Amino acid sequence: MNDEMVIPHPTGDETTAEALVSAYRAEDFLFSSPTRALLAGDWLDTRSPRGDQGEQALAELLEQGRRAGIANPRVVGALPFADDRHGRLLLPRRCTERSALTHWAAQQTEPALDAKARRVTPHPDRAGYCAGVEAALAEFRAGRLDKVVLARTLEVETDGALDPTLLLRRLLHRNPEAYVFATPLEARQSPAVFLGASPELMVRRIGRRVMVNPLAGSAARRRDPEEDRLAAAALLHSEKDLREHALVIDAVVAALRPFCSQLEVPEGPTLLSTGKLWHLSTELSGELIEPAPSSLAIARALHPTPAVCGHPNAAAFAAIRRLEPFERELFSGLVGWCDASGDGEWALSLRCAELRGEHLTLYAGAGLVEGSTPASEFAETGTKLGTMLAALGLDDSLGQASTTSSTPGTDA
Ligand SMILES: C=C(O[C@@H]1C=C(C(=O)O)C=C[C@H]1O)C(=O)O
Repeated sequence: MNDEMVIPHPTGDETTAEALVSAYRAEDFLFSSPTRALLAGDWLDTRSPRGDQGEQALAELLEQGRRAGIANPRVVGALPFADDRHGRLLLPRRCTERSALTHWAAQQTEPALDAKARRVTPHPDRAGYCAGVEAALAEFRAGRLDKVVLARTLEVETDGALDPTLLLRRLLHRNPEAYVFATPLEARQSPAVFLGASPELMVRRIGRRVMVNPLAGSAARRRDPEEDRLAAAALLHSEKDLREHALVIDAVVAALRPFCSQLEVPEGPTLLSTGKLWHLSTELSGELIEPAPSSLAIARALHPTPAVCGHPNAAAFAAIRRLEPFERELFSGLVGWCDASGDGEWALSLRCAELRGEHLTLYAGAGLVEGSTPASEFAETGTKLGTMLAALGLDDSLGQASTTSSTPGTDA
């Protein structure tokens, strides 16, 4: 035990939703899930482990927390998509948890965000992305691959640095049921923040209960309620999307089963909606064997699922490295927390952006299987980019831009 003052980590609803969100600063970590909200900061220590060193770094940080006198220390942060890239795990002195912000977030008035985009650049551009899809389709025909998730980025230059606290509030308001997160990045000039509103839970572990909720198969939401209902119904019966979904569930169940003494696997998927998309969703829940592995150990064992990589895993990973002309870094990695008992929640880092002053990089991917077409997958990634564009107050059709656009004044 050292002589640092350690504030006990409050839980429950001693802190109001407003107080928790107002206390967030760009240097902090915030995680809002359908079951709880967590705000952490004032770092005792931070690590930047490679993906495959995440569990080791977690163990070291938790031990450090115990030595500092924190009864049940928590580690928060993000791990990358690829094992050879670096993530960021942080050990907080200050950590506040309360019940879910869902209800509160939906009722808030949305603060204005005066973002003006000077320049928006899709990378790869439309032609480049579509060429990647064609190359993946050729691999399906050759029998080397069943599914691959191909992603792209959107580089956005704004005129003036964006305030991450406002962006976070807007993400919460627009996506009250999502896994809304903000985690600080290492930066020479502060602040640098990785933030998003992900619909996908990788794993939640509380005691011996475990829940995993893979998503795969998507359709854009429609403005017209009747058209929207029809789009959802079509997704639920789409042979291509059901095939893509089944492939993900089979792989996740196979990876999860060894950790479980009991596992419930529903017959088929249900629909999950975000503001922008419908997804096919399967909730897997089970009881863990003893001793129960930590939430991060389970997440790491499942990662990367074919929801963000593909099948077979190694061939899909190689195709991603070959076909995506950028590094995913934290996109489609893990974001969340784990405490010393192993309890925790990890979401997949989707519908997200890296924010560095006036520069943002937005990310989105789409799962390709036989029967996918370049135009529809490009459009789907564009729709997914719309989650962040709308939170930025930008025209969300910018996600569909084929090449660079200079767009003064699109602060709708
Ligand atoms: C890759 C993303 O989303 C993933 C891909 C999906 C799909 O292809 O249908 C659906 C949900 C996520 O698992 C993303 O949002 O960037």
